[in-house]
Amino acid sequence: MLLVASNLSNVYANNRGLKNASFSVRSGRILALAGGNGAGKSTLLRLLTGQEKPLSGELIWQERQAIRFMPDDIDFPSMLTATEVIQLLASLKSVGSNEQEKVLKRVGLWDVKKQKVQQFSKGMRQRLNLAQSLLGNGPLLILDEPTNGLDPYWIAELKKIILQEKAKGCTVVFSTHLLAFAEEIADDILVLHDGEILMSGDLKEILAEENYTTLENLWLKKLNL
Ligand SMILES: Nc1ncnc2c1ncn2[C@@H]1O[C@H](COP(=O)(O)OP(=O)(O)OP(=O)(O)O)[C@@H](O)[C@H]1O
Repeated sequence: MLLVASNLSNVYANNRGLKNASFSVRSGRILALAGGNGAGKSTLLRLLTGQEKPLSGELIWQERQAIRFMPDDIDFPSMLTATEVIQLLASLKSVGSNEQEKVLKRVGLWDVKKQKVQQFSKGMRQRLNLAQSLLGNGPLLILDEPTNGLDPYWIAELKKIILQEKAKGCTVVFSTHLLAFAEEIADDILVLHDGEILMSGDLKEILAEENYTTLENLWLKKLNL
């Protein structure tokens, strides 16, 4: 077990956010944080990454680990090239030039590395965001909506990258609206709705217990849709 959250809440003035969430993150596994708009996914990720402190409840880390993080959006300085962005962020993480080249290749931006970010499409900026999160050796990789803006080819590549990180022994936590994507690669799921946990645990076990073959159908049933 990497961490255990107990009755974790972060409720904003509008009474929205995350309410009484108890769950665990298991080491070396892929956890998909799923749910619709406003379900509380980013709020939960801000608590995990320490960007916000919980209003109540506890987050107990069994082993404190360095986190690599892909936020849902980064406003990269538009006058910098992809290489310059990666160099800048790599220097903060003391990552050498070999690895900088490797991450740019992994996300398919090596050939356009000298282009300024302002000339990048949304998908290219998202891949640069993914590249910066892959720098370094932090054993916990957290990705907020990593499929946003990616075409089907890059969604398939993202899947491979997440599985490669797991194969290296990393724990991966990612948020998504795409239940089919979550289902394809996640070992564990945490499904949120209106700030509360709808389902959590081992994905295969949950589907078997509920006698459902797809997460989407189970989600629709739980919401009475
Ligand atoms: N800083 C804030 N101030 C007030 N309300 C907030 C704040 N951050 C989030 N919320 C509210 O908390 C709820 C959960 O938001 P959150 O961004 O965590 O959801 P999400 O599941 O990531 O949604 P989406 O898929 O749309 O990105 C929403 O109703 C949102 O309006």
